[in-house]
Amino acid sequence: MNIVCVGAGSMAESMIHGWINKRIMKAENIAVMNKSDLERLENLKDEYGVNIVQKERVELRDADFILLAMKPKDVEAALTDIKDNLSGNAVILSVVAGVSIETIQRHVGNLPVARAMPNTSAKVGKSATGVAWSKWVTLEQQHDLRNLLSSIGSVTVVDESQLDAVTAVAGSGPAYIYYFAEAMTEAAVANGLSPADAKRLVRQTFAGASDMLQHEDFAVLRKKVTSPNGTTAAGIAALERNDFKGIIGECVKDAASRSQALGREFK
Ligand SMILES: NC(=O)C1=CN([C@@H]2O[C@H](COP(=O)(O)OP(=O)(O)OC[C@H]3O[C@@H](n4cnc5c(N)ncnc54)[C@H](O)[C@@H]3O)[C@@H](O)[C@H]2O)C=CC1
Ligand SMILES: O=C(O)[C@@H]1CCC=N1
Repeated sequence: MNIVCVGAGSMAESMIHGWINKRIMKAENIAVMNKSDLERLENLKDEYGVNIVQKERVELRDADFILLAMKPKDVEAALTDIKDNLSGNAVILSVVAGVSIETIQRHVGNLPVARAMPNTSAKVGKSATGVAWSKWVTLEQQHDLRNLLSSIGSVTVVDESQLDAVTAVAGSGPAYIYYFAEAMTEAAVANGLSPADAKRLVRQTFAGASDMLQHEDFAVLRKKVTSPNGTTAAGIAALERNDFKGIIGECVKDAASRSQALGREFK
Protein backbone atom coordinates (compact mmCIF):
# COMPACT_ATOMS: atom_id res chain seq x y z
CA MET A 1 0.00 0.00 0.00
CA ASN A 2 1.34 3.45 -0.98
CA ILE A 3 0.37 6.76 0.57
CA VAL A 4 1.17 10.28 -0.59
CA CYS A 5 0.72 13.07 1.94
CA VAL A 6 -0.24 16.25 0.14
CA GLY A 7 0.49 18.83 2.82
CA ALA A 8 3.27 17.98 5.21
CA GLY A 9 2.53 19.98 8.33
CA SER A 10 1.86 18.98 11.92
CA MET A 11 -1.18 16.76 11.22
CA ALA A 12 0.53 14.83 8.43
CA GLU A 13 3.59 14.37 10.64
CA SER A 14 1.49 13.06 13.54
CA MET A 15 -0.09 10.50 11.24
CA ILE A 16 3.20 9.47 9.62
CA HIS A 17 4.71 9.06 13.08
CA GLY A 18 1.78 6.85 14.16
CA TRP A 19 1.83 4.69 11.01
CA ILE A 20 5.56 4.05 11.21
CA ASN A 21 5.57 3.56 14.97
CA LYS A 22 2.78 0.99 14.78
CA ARG A 23 4.46 -0.60 11.73
CA ILE A 24 1.27 -0.36 9.70
CA MET A 25 3.22 1.38 6.91
CA LYS A 26 6.82 1.21 5.83
CA ALA A 27 8.48 4.61 5.44
CA GLU A 28 9.46 3.67 1.89
CA ASN A 29 5.75 3.45 0.97
CA ILE A 30 5.03 6.97 2.20
CA ALA A 31 5.81 10.07 0.13
CA VAL A 32 5.32 13.70 1.11
CA MET A 33 4.79 16.93 -0.79
CA ASN A 34 3.84 20.46 0.19
CA LYS A 35 3.48 23.86 -1.37
CA SER A 36 7.05 25.12 -1.36
CA ASP A 37 8.95 24.26 1.80
CA LEU A 38 11.57 21.75 0.61
CA GLU A 39 13.50 22.02 3.87
CA ARG A 40 10.45 20.74 5.76
CA LEU A 41 10.22 17.75 3.39
CA GLU A 42 13.94 17.04 3.84
CA ASN A 43 13.46 17.14 7.61
CA LEU A 44 10.62 14.59 7.41
CA LYS A 45 12.78 12.42 5.19
CA ASP A 46 15.67 12.55 7.69
CA GLU A 47 13.43 11.94 10.69
CA TYR A 48 11.18 9.16 9.36
CA GLY A 49 12.83 7.89 6.16
CA VAL A 50 9.83 8.84 3.97
CA ASN A 51 10.22 9.78 0.28
CA ILE A 52 9.75 13.19 -1.24
CA VAL A 53 7.41 13.36 -4.26
CA GLN A 54 9.62 13.92 -7.31
CA LYS A 55 9.06 16.28 -10.24
CA GLU A 56 7.58 13.51 -12.43
CA ARG A 57 5.08 12.71 -9.65
CA VAL A 58 4.99 8.94 -10.22
CA GLU A 59 4.37 8.64 -6.48
CA LEU A 60 0.95 10.27 -6.96
CA ARG A 61 0.02 7.95 -9.82
CA ASP A 62 1.06 4.87 -7.80
CA ALA A 63 -0.71 5.94 -4.61
CA ASP A 64 -3.52 3.86 -3.10
CA PHE A 65 -4.29 6.65 -0.64
CA ILE A 66 -3.79 10.39 -0.92
CA LEU A 67 -3.78 12.13 2.46
CA LEU A 68 -5.04 15.70 2.06
CA ALA A 69 -3.59 17.67 4.97
CA MET A 70 -3.46 21.35 4.17
CA LYS A 71 -5.44 24.28 5.56
CA PRO A 72 -8.98 24.62 4.15
CA LYS A 73 -8.04 27.73 2.14
CA ASP A 74 -5.37 25.72 0.28
CA VAL A 75 -7.53 22.74 -0.72
CA GLU A 76 -8.67 24.10 -4.07
CA ALA A 77 -5.15 24.97 -5.23
CA ALA A 78 -3.77 21.64 -4.02
CA LEU A 79 -6.47 19.55 -5.76
CA THR A 80 -6.19 21.54 -8.98
CA ASP A 81 -2.46 20.95 -8.84
CA ILE A 82 -2.59 17.15 -8.36
CA LYS A 83 -5.80 16.05 -10.08
CA ASP A 84 -4.19 15.18 -13.42
CA ASN A 85 -1.63 12.99 -11.66
CA LEU A 86 -4.12 10.79 -9.81
CA SER A 87 -5.02 7.27 -10.85
CA GLY A 88 -8.70 6.26 -10.76
CA ASN A 89 -7.92 3.75 -7.99
CA ALA A 90 -6.69 6.20 -5.40
CA VAL A 91 -8.76 6.97 -2.33
CA ILE A 92 -8.58 10.54 -1.09
CA LEU A 93 -8.41 10.73 2.69
CA SER A 94 -8.97 14.32 3.75
CA VAL A 95 -8.32 15.53 7.29
CA VAL A 96 -9.13 19.12 6.35
CA ALA A 97 -11.60 20.71 8.76
CA GLY A 98 -14.95 21.68 7.30
CA VAL A 99 -14.40 20.99 3.59
CA SER A 100 -17.05 18.55 2.36
CA ILE A 101 -16.72 15.37 0.34
CA GLU A 102 -18.88 17.03 -2.31
CA THR A 103 -16.46 19.97 -2.58
CA ILE A 104 -13.48 17.64 -2.92
CA GLN A 105 -15.26 15.57 -5.57
CA ARG A 106 -16.16 18.69 -7.49
CA HIS A 107 -12.41 19.20 -7.99
CA VAL A 108 -11.32 15.62 -8.67
CA GLY A 109 -14.44 13.92 -10.05
CA ASN A 110 -16.01 10.77 -8.70
CA LEU A 111 -12.95 9.41 -6.94
CA PRO A 112 -13.57 7.67 -3.64
CA VAL A 113 -13.25 10.28 -0.89
CA ALA A 114 -13.16 9.77 2.88
CA ARG A 115 -13.15 12.58 5.41
CA ALA A 116 -11.50 11.94 8.73
CA MET A 117 -11.05 14.17 11.73
CA PRO A 118 -8.13 12.90 13.80
CA ASN A 119 -6.24 14.85 16.43
CA THR A 120 -2.56 15.41 17.12
CA SER A 121 -2.47 12.61 19.71
CA ALA A 122 -2.03 10.43 16.60
CA LYS A 123 1.64 11.00 17.31
CA VAL A 124 1.40 8.76 20.39
CA GLY A 125 -1.17 6.37 18.85
CA LYS A 126 -4.05 7.94 20.80
CA SER A 127 -6.02 10.02 18.33
CA ALA A 128 -9.80 10.03 18.73
CA THR A 129 -10.70 9.95 15.05
CA GLY A 130 -14.10 10.33 13.42
CA VAL A 131 -14.47 9.25 9.79
CA ALA A 132 -17.15 9.44 7.09
CA TRP A 133 -16.95 8.22 3.53
CA SER A 134 -18.69 8.65 0.21
CA LYS A 135 -20.58 5.87 -1.56
CA TRP A 136 -17.65 5.53 -3.97
CA VAL A 137 -15.44 4.04 -1.22
CA THR A 138 -15.58 0.24 -1.58
CA LEU A 139 -15.86 -2.14 1.38
CA GLU A 140 -12.25 -3.15 0.89
CA GLN A 141 -11.15 0.49 0.90
CA GLN A 142 -13.25 1.11 4.03
CA HIS A 143 -11.43 -1.80 5.65
CA ASP A 144 -8.02 -0.34 4.68
CA LEU A 145 -9.06 3.10 5.94
CA ARG A 146 -10.12 1.67 9.29
CA ASN A 147 -6.77 -0.08 9.53
CA LEU A 148 -4.84 3.06 8.68
CA LEU A 149 -6.80 5.18 11.12
CA SER A 150 -6.89 2.64 13.94
CA SER A 151 -3.10 2.53 13.87
CA ILE A 152 -3.16 6.11 15.18
CA GLY A 153 -5.91 5.65 17.78
CA SER A 154 -9.64 4.93 18.09
CA VAL A 155 -11.95 5.18 15.06
CA THR A 156 -15.60 6.22 15.16
CA VAL A 157 -17.52 6.00 11.88
CA VAL A 158 -20.08 8.81 11.64
CA ASP A 159 -22.35 10.42 9.11
CA GLU A 160 -20.63 13.28 7.30
CA SER A 161 -23.12 15.74 8.86
CA GLN A 162 -21.73 14.81 12.31
CA LEU A 163 -18.13 15.65 11.46
CA ASP A 164 -18.49 19.30 12.57
CA ALA A 165 -19.31 18.03 16.06
CA VAL A 166 -16.46 15.51 15.94
CA THR A 167 -14.12 18.33 14.92
CA ALA A 168 -15.32 20.57 17.76
CA VAL A 169 -14.91 17.86 20.40
CA ALA A 170 -12.10 15.57 19.27
CA GLY A 171 -10.15 17.47 16.59
CA SER A 172 -9.85 20.66 18.65
CA GLY A 173 -10.28 18.91 22.02
CA PRO A 174 -6.62 18.42 22.88
CA ALA A 175 -6.12 22.21 22.76
CA TYR A 176 -8.90 22.77 25.34
CA ILE A 177 -7.24 20.25 27.62
CA TYR A 178 -3.83 21.88 27.19
CA TYR A 179 -5.46 25.24 27.96
CA PHE A 180 -6.99 23.76 31.11
CA ALA A 181 -3.56 22.41 32.08
CA GLU A 182 -2.01 25.85 31.54
CA ALA A 183 -4.70 27.44 33.73
CA MET A 184 -4.21 24.82 36.49
CA THR A 185 -0.44 25.40 36.41
CA GLU A 186 -0.84 29.17 36.67
CA ALA A 187 -3.30 28.73 39.54
CA ALA A 188 -0.90 26.35 41.31
CA VAL A 189 1.88 28.95 41.09
CA ALA A 190 -0.49 31.67 42.29
CA ASN A 191 -1.17 29.45 45.32
CA GLY A 192 2.49 29.16 46.27
CA LEU A 193 4.02 26.28 44.27
CA SER A 194 7.17 26.67 42.20
CA PRO A 195 6.59 26.59 38.41
CA ALA A 196 8.55 23.31 38.12
CA ASP A 197 6.58 21.60 40.91
CA ALA A 198 3.30 22.99 39.55
CA LYS A 199 4.02 21.57 36.11
CA ARG A 200 5.01 18.14 37.45
CA LEU A 201 1.90 17.92 39.63
CA VAL A 202 -0.48 19.08 36.89
CA ARG A 203 1.06 16.80 34.26
CA GLN A 204 0.69 13.74 36.49
CA THR A 205 -2.81 14.73 37.62
CA PHE A 206 -3.94 14.86 33.99
CA ALA A 207 -2.15 11.61 33.13
CA GLY A 208 -3.65 9.74 36.11
CA ALA A 209 -7.15 11.13 35.59
CA SER A 210 -7.11 10.33 31.88
CA ASP A 211 -6.13 6.73 32.69
CA MET A 212 -8.99 6.51 35.20
CA LEU A 213 -11.43 7.88 32.59
CA GLN A 214 -10.86 4.73 30.55
CA HIS A 215 -12.27 2.49 33.26
CA GLU A 216 -15.21 4.17 34.98
CA ASP A 217 -18.13 6.49 34.39
CA PHE A 218 -17.02 10.15 34.37
CA ALA A 219 -19.55 11.37 36.96
CA VAL A 220 -18.89 8.38 39.26
CA LEU A 221 -15.17 9.19 39.18
CA ARG A 222 -15.87 12.82 40.03
CA LYS A 223 -18.11 11.87 42.95
CA LYS A 224 -15.45 9.54 44.38
CA VAL A 225 -13.04 12.49 44.68
CA THR A 226 -15.63 14.86 46.10
CA SER A 227 -15.98 14.47 49.89
CA PRO A 228 -19.05 16.17 51.37
CA ASN A 229 -18.11 19.65 52.48
CA GLY A 230 -14.49 19.00 51.47
CA THR A 231 -11.96 20.77 49.26
CA THR A 232 -13.15 19.35 45.92
CA ALA A 233 -16.74 20.37 46.67
CA ALA A 234 -15.48 23.91 47.25
CA GLY A 235 -13.55 23.86 43.97
CA ILE A 236 -16.47 22.42 41.97
CA ALA A 237 -18.83 24.97 43.49
CA ALA A 238 -16.61 27.71 42.03
CA LEU A 239 -16.80 26.00 38.61
CA GLU A 240 -20.59 25.82 38.87
CA ARG A 241 -20.90 29.44 40.06
CA ASN A 242 -18.99 30.46 36.95
CA ASP A 243 -21.06 28.22 34.66
CA PHE A 244 -18.20 25.95 33.63
CA LYS A 245 -20.56 23.64 31.70
CA GLY A 246 -22.05 26.64 29.90
CA ILE A 247 -18.55 27.80 28.94
CA ILE A 248 -17.64 24.35 27.58
CA GLY A 249 -20.99 24.19 25.78
CA GLU A 250 -20.27 27.48 24.07
CA CYS A 251 -16.72 26.43 23.26
CA VAL A 252 -17.89 23.27 21.45
CA LYS A 253 -20.81 25.06 19.76
CA ASP A 254 -18.57 27.84 18.42
CA ALA A 255 -15.95 25.35 17.19
CA ALA A 256 -18.64 23.31 15.40
CA SER A 257 -20.08 26.50 13.83
CA ARG A 258 -16.62 27.48 12.66
CA SER A 259 -16.22 24.05 11.05
CA GLN A 260 -19.53 24.58 9.20
CA ALA A 261 -18.47 28.08 8.17
CA LEU A 262 -15.15 26.77 6.81
CA GLY A 263 -17.15 24.30 4.71
CA ARG A 264 -19.23 27.16 3.25
CA GLU A 265 -16.23 29.47 2.78
CA PHE A 266 -14.23 26.93 0.78
CA LYS A 267 -17.06 25.25 -1.11
N1 LIG B 1 -3.46 20.43 13.78
C1 LIG B 1 -4.49 19.74 14.24
O1 LIG B 1 -4.64 19.49 15.45
C2 LIG B 1 -5.50 19.19 13.29
C3 LIG B 1 -5.57 19.66 11.99
N2 LIG B 1 -6.51 19.16 11.16
C4 LIG B 1 -6.61 19.66 9.79
O2 LIG B 1 -5.44 19.27 9.13
C5 LIG B 1 -5.13 20.22 8.13
C6 LIG B 1 -3.66 20.56 8.22
O3 LIG B 1 -3.42 21.15 9.48
P1 LIG B 1 -1.93 21.30 10.03
O4 LIG B 1 -1.16 20.08 9.72
O5 LIG B 1 -2.07 21.73 11.43
O6 LIG B 1 -1.42 22.51 9.10
P2 LIG B 1 0.08 22.95 8.79
O7 LIG B 1 0.02 24.41 8.48
O8 LIG B 1 1.00 22.48 9.84
O9 LIG B 1 0.42 22.18 7.42
C7 LIG B 1 -0.19 22.47 6.21
C8 LIG B 1 0.66 21.91 5.09
O10 LIG B 1 -0.05 22.08 3.85
C9 LIG B 1 0.89 22.45 2.85
N3 LIG B 1 0.22 23.08 1.71
C10 LIG B 1 -0.38 24.28 1.62
N4 LIG B 1 -0.84 24.50 0.36
C11 LIG B 1 -0.53 23.39 -0.35
C12 LIG B 1 -0.73 23.02 -1.70
N5 LIG B 1 -1.36 23.82 -2.57
N6 LIG B 1 -0.25 21.82 -2.10
C13 LIG B 1 0.39 21.00 -1.24
N7 LIG B 1 0.59 21.30 0.06
C14 LIG B 1 0.14 22.50 0.50
C15 LIG B 1 1.84 23.38 3.59
O11 LIG B 1 3.03 23.55 2.84
C16 LIG B 1 2.01 22.59 4.89
O12 LIG B 1 2.99 21.59 4.70
C17 LIG B 1 -6.03 21.42 8.34
O13 LIG B 1 -7.02 21.46 7.32
C18 LIG B 1 -6.68 21.17 9.67
O14 LIG B 1 -8.01 21.59 9.65
C19 LIG B 1 -7.33 18.12 11.51
C20 LIG B 1 -7.28 17.60 12.76
C21 LIG B 1 -6.41 18.14 13.78
O1 LIG C 1 -8.11 24.38 14.51
C1 LIG C 1 -8.39 23.79 13.46
O2 LIG C 1 -9.05 24.35 12.57
C2 LIG C 1 -7.95 22.36 13.26
C3 LIG C 1 -9.09 21.43 13.11
C4 LIG C 1 -9.13 20.61 14.35
C5 LIG C 1 -7.91 20.96 15.05
N1 LIG C 1 -7.25 21.89 14.44
